[in-house]
Amino acid sequence: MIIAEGIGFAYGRTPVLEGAFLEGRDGQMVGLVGPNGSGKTTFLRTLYGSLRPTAGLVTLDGDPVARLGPRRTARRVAVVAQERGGDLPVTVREMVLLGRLPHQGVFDRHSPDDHARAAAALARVGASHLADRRVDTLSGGEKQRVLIARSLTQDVRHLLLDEPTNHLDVRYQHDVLGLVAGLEVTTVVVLHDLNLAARYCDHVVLLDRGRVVASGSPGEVFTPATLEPVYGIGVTRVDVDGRLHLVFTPHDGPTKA
Ligand SMILES: Nc1ncnc2c1ncn2[C@@H]1O[C@H](COP(=O)(O)OP(=O)(O)OP(=O)(O)O)[C@@H](O)[C@H]1O
Repeated sequence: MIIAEGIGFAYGRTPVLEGAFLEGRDGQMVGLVGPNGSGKTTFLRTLYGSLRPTAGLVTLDGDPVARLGPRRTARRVAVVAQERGGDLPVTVREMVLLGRLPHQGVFDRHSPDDHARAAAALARVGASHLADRRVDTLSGGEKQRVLIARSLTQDVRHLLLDEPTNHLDVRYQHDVLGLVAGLEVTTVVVLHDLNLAARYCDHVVLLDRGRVVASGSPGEVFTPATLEPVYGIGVTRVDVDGRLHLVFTPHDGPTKA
């Protein structure tokens, strides 16, 4: 369970988060959505102690993150941050094995169990064939899958993902989020694509200029009345095979069709 209450943060003197909150119950997938610059990545980083909030409290299963320290946090939370860690001159297998580090002693070598977990994680994201490739030669989508495999290898109860569908083609966007939704972990995921959030998230938190302006099920939050003032675009809800879909229509500007 992840609980964040009253989170404030400022870069220098510029406040970026004010009173932000979320609650990820066991096994839930919480979507963090909002326009560019609304504070999603900043909020996510406070959840795993990469940024220390200026106000408020984040707890993981009841323990304040600020007191856990990096190693104990890494035993509880796996993070797939944006555009990070994908350019090391190591093989995919080595990169995925890094997920085992928080569970090893300083001088430990990878055990057969570590290797088995890494191989299973690669298979799970459809990337077994990449195991011997160097990470810095992969495409954006391949890298993203490898980073997700690494987080699976970390064997944790909480998963934090910053735009994990970036670089993924339409099928893999669904494959990856479907996979994550099926894991028995508590997930907080930053997503730009509100239709993906509607499909896979149990709960969504909408940020606008550093404040939570709505929090609830996708059906509750994703209404024209809530979204239109935040994004400045027309929103229509449609039902496709019994599922909520959103169609966006710019208020003005040129169109091709
Ligand atoms: N290291 C930093 N120093 C100063 N300002 C920053 C820094 N990182 C982010 N900001 C600013 O903080 C605000 C929130 O940024 P953040 O990256 O959290 O938003 P976001 O919602 O994740 O944006 P996006 O959807 O564009 O990725 C933005 O105005 C951004 O310019």
